[in-house]
Amino acid sequence: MAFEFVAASRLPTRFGEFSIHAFQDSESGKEHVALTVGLETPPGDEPVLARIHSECLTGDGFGSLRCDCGPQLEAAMRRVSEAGRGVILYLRQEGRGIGLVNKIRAYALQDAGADTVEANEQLGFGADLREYAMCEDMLRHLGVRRVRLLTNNPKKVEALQAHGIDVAERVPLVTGINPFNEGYMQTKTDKMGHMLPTEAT
Ligand SMILES: Nc1nc2c(ncn2[C@@H]2O[C@H](COP(=O)(O)OP(=O)(O)OP(=O)(O)O)[C@@H](O)[C@H]2O)c(=O)[nH]1
Ligand SMILES: [Zn+2]
Repeated sequence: MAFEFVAASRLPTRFGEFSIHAFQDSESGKEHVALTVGLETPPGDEPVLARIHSECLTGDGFGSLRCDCGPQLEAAMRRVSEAGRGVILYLRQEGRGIGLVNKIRAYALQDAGADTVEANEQLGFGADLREYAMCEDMLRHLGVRRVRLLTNNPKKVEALQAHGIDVAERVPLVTGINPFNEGYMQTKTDKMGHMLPTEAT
């Protein structure tokens, strides 16, 4: 798979003015987008503030409190806008790669007592099916070689580095913890290696 740049436009948002860049894999038709600020001048070896965000329709679009995705996306957009330079790759790998319908199936199992990892396993999936190869194509097109990565997930740092992206720094992105997602956040710490504070803030 090779993700190719297709088109870019201005994207004024309530967090500031971004550019949106659309990418597509010609074989599968799969689509991803990048939001950028201040990358008209190539950054060279300067580390660029970056967020690799996986699609979460329920959290990003509907304001779901079952996860922390919506507040993380908003915080990332605000921070990139304030920094005056940065990139957000919005990857269309919903539900850690199992897709929207299967994520709702997993939510139903969680409503019946399973945690996020157990629910995926009961459906016959691994805990996390995401991959990050497309980040290499997308960041290369944008002229970004080094990043300061907004994430709490050390596996994401390792995955990016394995794809040739130099992660100069991991920048924590802890926000959106609420009474409905305490279990979800705890499972990320206990079973998925995420670096999150033990006390909700
Ligand atoms: N399968 C499944 N996916 C979920 C569930 N809740 C959220 N997701 C998906 O998880 C993805 C976000 O992953 P997270 O593990 O929250 O965070 P991360 O991207 O690994 O790490 P950060 O960079 O720290 O945010 C999105 O694609 C969501 O749609 C769930 O209960 N089951
Ligand atoms: Zn979410």
